Order: sequence, then C-alpha cells, then structure tokens
Amino acid sequence: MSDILDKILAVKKDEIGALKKQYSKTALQDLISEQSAPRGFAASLNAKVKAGGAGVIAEIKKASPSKGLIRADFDPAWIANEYAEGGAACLSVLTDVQFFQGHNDYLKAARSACTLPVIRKDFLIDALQIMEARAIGGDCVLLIAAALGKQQLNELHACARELKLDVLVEIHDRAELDQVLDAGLGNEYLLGINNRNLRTFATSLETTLDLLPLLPKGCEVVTESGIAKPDDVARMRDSDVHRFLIGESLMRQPSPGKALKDLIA
Ligand SMILES: O=P(O)(O)OC[C@@H](O)[C@@H](O)c1c[nH]c2ccccc12
Repeated sequence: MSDILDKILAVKKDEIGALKKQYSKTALQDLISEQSAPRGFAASLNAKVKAGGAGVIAEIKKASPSKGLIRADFDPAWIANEYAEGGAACLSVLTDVQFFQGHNDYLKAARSACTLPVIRKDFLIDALQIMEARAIGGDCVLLIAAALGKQQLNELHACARELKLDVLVEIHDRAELDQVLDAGLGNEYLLGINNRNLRTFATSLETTLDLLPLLPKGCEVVTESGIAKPDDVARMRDSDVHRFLIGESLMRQPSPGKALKDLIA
C-alpha cells in the first residue's frame, strides 16, 4: 500500500520532469546569479540560542495533508512580519502546491517582507529543485532522510552547499539517524528531528527526547512538529534542545506573532 510520502514523491517526480522541460541548468544558473547572497539561516538560529533564547523557525503553512486547511485568511507577507516581530530567528515556507497549498510565490513574498532567512519547505529529491530553491530566494533547504538514499543525501547536500544554501536534514528514527551519520555530510548541517511520522502522521515529542542520547556531540538539533504549549518548549529546553520548527499552533491563532511570543516567553 502506498502511503502519503510515496504519493507525494510520485508527484514530485512529475514536477521535476516539468521543471526540466521549463528550465535548463544554465537558465536556472542565470536566475540564481540575479539573487542576492543567501541570508545566514543556521547563523540566525544559532545566534538566538547563543544569546540564551529559543531559536525558532516559524512556519508559514496554509494547509497540510494531515490537518486539511489550517488558515483560510492567508497572507504570507503579513505572517512573515508577525513572526519577525514575535521573535522568530528564521522562517519556513511550504512551497508544495498539491498537498500543502503552498507556492514558490509565498516564499518570495515572505522573504521580501522582512529580513529573516527562509527555508524552502518541500520534498527535494533532485539537484534541479535545490537550484530552484536558490533561484526563488531560499536561504536554506530541507533534505528529508526518509525520502533519500545515503548517496542522494550526500549529493544534494553538496549541491546546496555549493550554492551557499544552509541545509536542514530531517530524520524521524534511529535508522534514519544512522543513514545521515553514514552519508558523510561533515558537520555543515542542522539536524531536524520530526516528531511527526510522515507516513502515519502520528506525532509525539518523545521522538526527539528518545533520539537525543544517540546524537553526536555538538549536533545542532532542531525539534520539529507538534510544539503547541509553553510547556512543550520548556520540556525541550530542559533537555538542552533550544531550536524549534513550529507551524500549526501559531498559524491557527489570529496573531501568529503574539502566539509565538507567548509560546517562548
Ligand atoms: O505544524 P507543526 O506541527 O508545528 O509542524 C511544523 C513542521 O515541523 C512540519 O510542517 C514539517 C516537518 N517536516 C516536514 C516535511 C514536509 C512538510 C512539512 C513538514
């Protein structure tokens, strides 16, 4: 039986086919050369943590396959400003159209509206999509271990670094952690632990807490998904996890910025 991740990846393969028809590598390189230098994504996140705060990647997400429509009143530029004022270190913008009702234009709008660095949140399995991420103004890309083999992970990471993009590598369990550690990425990446299983949608903060003892020393870990209450943040920070990726709980509030402030106060 094919699960949601398989379904998404099948659509991505079609999208990559279309992208290849639309842009040659040189055409994308031309678009990239028109972009300003990426804003330091990891640096912004780490600066908040160094200063003793929570480093939050605040997510701009209209809908998801597990929750359906999350926010009807959806203005990415306005939300980006809310998040910036609420103390976010970085933004995450969903660009997947079919499953998350995202768009590349939402990333452009959010990034132009503020000075925060932005991660392109999508299912990236081809170098062309990494180039596209840079061409639309992304500062960081997500690489999902569950969607990639070791060698692909290594190649896409190298491609991103060459384009001066930061990388968030996402895992969900021990096997994926081993896969990432074996992929030979050096230490130039943020390690995201997704508390949500992308195949079943089951979400538990224990996912992060259980994997912590297995992580290499000095690993810059980001806990992702299901963070909804100040107590969730406190629990993580008590376990020395200071970087967060938070979407839904903020997007559901009338003022996402105020919600962020309250969450990390
Ligand atoms: O809305 P939440 O539960 O706060 O989760 C945000 C983020 O972690 C989630 O959107 C996410 C994590 N990894 C992903 C991979 C693809 C799409 C989405 C995601």
